[in-house]
Amino acid sequence: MSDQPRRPRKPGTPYRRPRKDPVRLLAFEALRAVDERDAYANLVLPPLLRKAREGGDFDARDAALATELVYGTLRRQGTYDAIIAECVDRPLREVDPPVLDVLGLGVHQLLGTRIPSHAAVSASVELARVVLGDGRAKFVNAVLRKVARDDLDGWVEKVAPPYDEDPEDHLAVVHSHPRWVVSALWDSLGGGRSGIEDLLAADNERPEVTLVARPGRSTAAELLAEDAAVAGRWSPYAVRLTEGGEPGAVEAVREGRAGVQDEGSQLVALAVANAPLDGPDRRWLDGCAGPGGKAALLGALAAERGAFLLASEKQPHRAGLVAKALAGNPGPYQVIAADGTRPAWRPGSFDRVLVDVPCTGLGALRRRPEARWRRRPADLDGFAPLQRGLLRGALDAVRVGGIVGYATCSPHLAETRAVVADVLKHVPGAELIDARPLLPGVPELGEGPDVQLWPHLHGTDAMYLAIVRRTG
Ligand SMILES: C[S@@+](CC[C@H](N)C(=O)[O-])C[C@H]1O[C@@H](n2cnc3c(N)ncnc32)[C@H](O)[C@@H]1O
Repeated sequence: MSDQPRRPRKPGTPYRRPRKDPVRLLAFEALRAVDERDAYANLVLPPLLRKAREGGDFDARDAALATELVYGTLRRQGTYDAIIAECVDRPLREVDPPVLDVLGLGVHQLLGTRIPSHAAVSASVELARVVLGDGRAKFVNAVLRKVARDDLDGWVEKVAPPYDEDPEDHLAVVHSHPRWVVSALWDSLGGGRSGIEDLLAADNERPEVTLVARPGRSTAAELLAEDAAVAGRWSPYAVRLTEGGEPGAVEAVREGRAGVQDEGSQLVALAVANAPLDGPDRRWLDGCAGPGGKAALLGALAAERGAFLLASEKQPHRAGLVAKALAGNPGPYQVIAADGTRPAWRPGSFDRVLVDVPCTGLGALRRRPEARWRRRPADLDGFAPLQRGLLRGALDAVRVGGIVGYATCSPHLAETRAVVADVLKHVPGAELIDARPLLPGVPELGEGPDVQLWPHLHGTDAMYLAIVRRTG
């Protein structure tokens, strides 16, 4: 067998073996999985990072850079695609997806990080040589050299339509959100330009890791002993790890006495637990419990009051996660796999019910960098009957005088107010109560009676909550 390459090289182009850069290779691999397999970055990345670290050629800084490259490239995809489109001579849909991924990673290094331009271009071209081959590496080189001629502000000025001509399109390009999402968020938020700009910018920030100290099992004081830990803003059980932190390294989290939970999610569970009731307060239901964050907090709060929690979830494997989240709960509880639209319990058998329904997740874009590009307006129609069915099921499950909390991690009006108004129109004997006093000290909750949280105002996911009392 010969060592010679099969095709003779042109004189003057000495063969150079592409250099492998484990960080960028891993980032590329993660982006391909997100693109090809519809995988979630927050699920794909951790095992890839673990494997790389176990392999020994990856340290904590490499892991941080790979994470930043993947999340940044996905979040900023809308802006970067508009810039790349200016630098290639054909429509983007005619550029192969793996090439677009290498270009996206390169543009993020050039315009979204402090990596020097020459290093960003040469690292991207090396990556292209490894994963795409020499020919396409030349294309990547040519495109990135054009991109490197300006900074992000300069590019945005060139590629975004002026705000006065088309505000939603302008914001979509500048803040990297699909136009229909900008429009939906703005409809829900209301107000002028500055509010929506702040919200869209907050969606592009990395959220802090927030822990919950499950009452009766841990305390905020215990969690505050962790490095760079500060108290939550609104929930007495919340502790924020301001430098990212490693929740798995926290003993109380490992033992299930504490968990990772956005503060908005904690506030929803607390409001449901504290809503005023007439009569007994003994039986609580979480009708959409998987994976169990709110159920674990509700279970601990129920235990303090001597109440029983039934945590129900349709998907058996997710019911398993709920059982794990509730393991060790100090009070009585049961976890079942059941469909909340065809209840496995007698009507009127609960005093408090939470239904945190499946939704588009448009309120959690900070955590799911790819979600905004994957969601379609048609998804709303897909969720609508289920959301209504689950709220009807919850109203059926609660006794007269009891309360139901309807929650979503989307602020889209079609998933929030429209569902509640529609269901209440057809269910006699149910009234909305003011949820705002149930979130004491939390400002800017809107005109009520329901509550909408926002990342830019509250530092939480954009959770929605309506509280309904059964009156007859
Ligand atoms: C938004 S998640 C709930 C999150 C959960 N409350 C928490 O804090 O961890 C919605 C859950 O509802 C479940 N679900 C979907 N359809 C359902 C149904 N018909 N009955 C009960 N649960 C359902 C989904 O599998 C999903 O786990």
